[in-house]
Amino acid sequence: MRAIGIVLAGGNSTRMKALSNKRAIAAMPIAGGYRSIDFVLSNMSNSHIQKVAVFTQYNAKSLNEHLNSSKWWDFGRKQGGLYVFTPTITVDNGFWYRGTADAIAQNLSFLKNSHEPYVVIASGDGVYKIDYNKVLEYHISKKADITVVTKELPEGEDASRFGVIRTDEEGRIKEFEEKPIISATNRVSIGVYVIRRRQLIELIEKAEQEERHDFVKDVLIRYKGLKRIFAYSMDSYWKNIASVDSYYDTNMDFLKKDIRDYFFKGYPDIYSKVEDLPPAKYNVGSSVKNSLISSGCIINGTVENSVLFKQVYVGNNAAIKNSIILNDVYIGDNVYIENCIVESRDTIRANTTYVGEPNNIKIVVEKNERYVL
Ligand SMILES: Nc1ncnc2c1ncn2[C@@H]1O[C@H](COP(=O)(O)OP(=O)(O)O[C@H]2O[C@H](CO)[C@@H](O)[C@H](O)[C@H]2O)[C@@H](O)[C@H]1O
Repeated sequence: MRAIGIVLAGGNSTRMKALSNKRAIAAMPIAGGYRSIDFVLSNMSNSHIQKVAVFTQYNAKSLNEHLNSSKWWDFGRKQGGLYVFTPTITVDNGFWYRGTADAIAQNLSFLKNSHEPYVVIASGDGVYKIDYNKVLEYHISKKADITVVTKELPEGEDASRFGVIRTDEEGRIKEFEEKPIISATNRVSIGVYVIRRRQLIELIEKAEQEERHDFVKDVLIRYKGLKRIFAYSMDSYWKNIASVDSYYDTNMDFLKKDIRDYFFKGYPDIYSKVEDLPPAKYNVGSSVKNSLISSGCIINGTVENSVLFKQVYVGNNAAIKNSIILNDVYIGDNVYIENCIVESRDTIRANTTYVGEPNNIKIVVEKNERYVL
């Protein structure tokens, strides 16, 4: 094996609003049956990276549960495997992960005890497919110290949420501005980095000595002129889901045939934890158009341009349009829902209406009234 993987999945984002109250961003449900972290883990596995560490922290319960077995993504068993590292307070350390570099620093033994020459660092909140070996080959051919995977955002998309990059003709990064107020270019870092394992250990130890804790600011940007930092360009689908709008848009993208085919028909596959659930059931009088309906759903009313996660019940004469309904939601009779994201396990009482705007998606959080003791 040439590389090990590190998945950063411990951050929180205020841009997720109420959705991050229940779970880590990397555990956000995507496209009916997946969680965001499934994409990076599948990419690692499909790139034959057999040993992967996931750093979790904020709201990690459901994420850690999802990661309870490495078999779903087929990581190596005897050699390799999936390691989940959540911060623990020890005699030597009394801190949570104070940033991405600190998360690596607190788990430096994982790097030191490995033998693979390279490390691929990625985040748990990206939806994309990539062969990390291609990045690694580029990294080696450029004799780079660090390679950053980048993407040209389509016209009109806001680059200022990301690290914005400018390179020279050779591909070497000349400017890296983290979340600038006004972005100079539309080329952004997708938060995936390749680096030699020994070099990473060295840079992280140095950052830690200087009490610097952020990989982007304190390693990438700080060493921009001193080290050979290159940009690898990807031009296939990539979305970061860490805001309500982009989370909504990403799920809605899966209603498009080309995107669905790209992820679910084209090699390589995306894997997830499998649950045993009955098939969806469409009762007499129900109507479903252009929607993803997951296992265990029961539909009586109307569903249009929507994504329903597992075990959603839709009552008689209820209508759901342009919305995302997370798992285990009960929607009573005569309910109307449009341009909303309904939080998991909600009970939506009969005869109620929830309407957001196309540019202002409403997050619906209601009590679960079904399992009251
Ligand atoms: N203390 C901590 N412990 C463990 N994990 C933590 C952590 N703090 C954050 N993370 C995780 O690390 C990843 C990066 O999060 P950051 O908050 O550092 O940057 P952000 O995602 O905004 O931008 C980054 O990703 C975008 C692409 O999405 C780039 O454009 C940009 O340059 C880059 O900084 C996320 O997956 C997050 O969950």
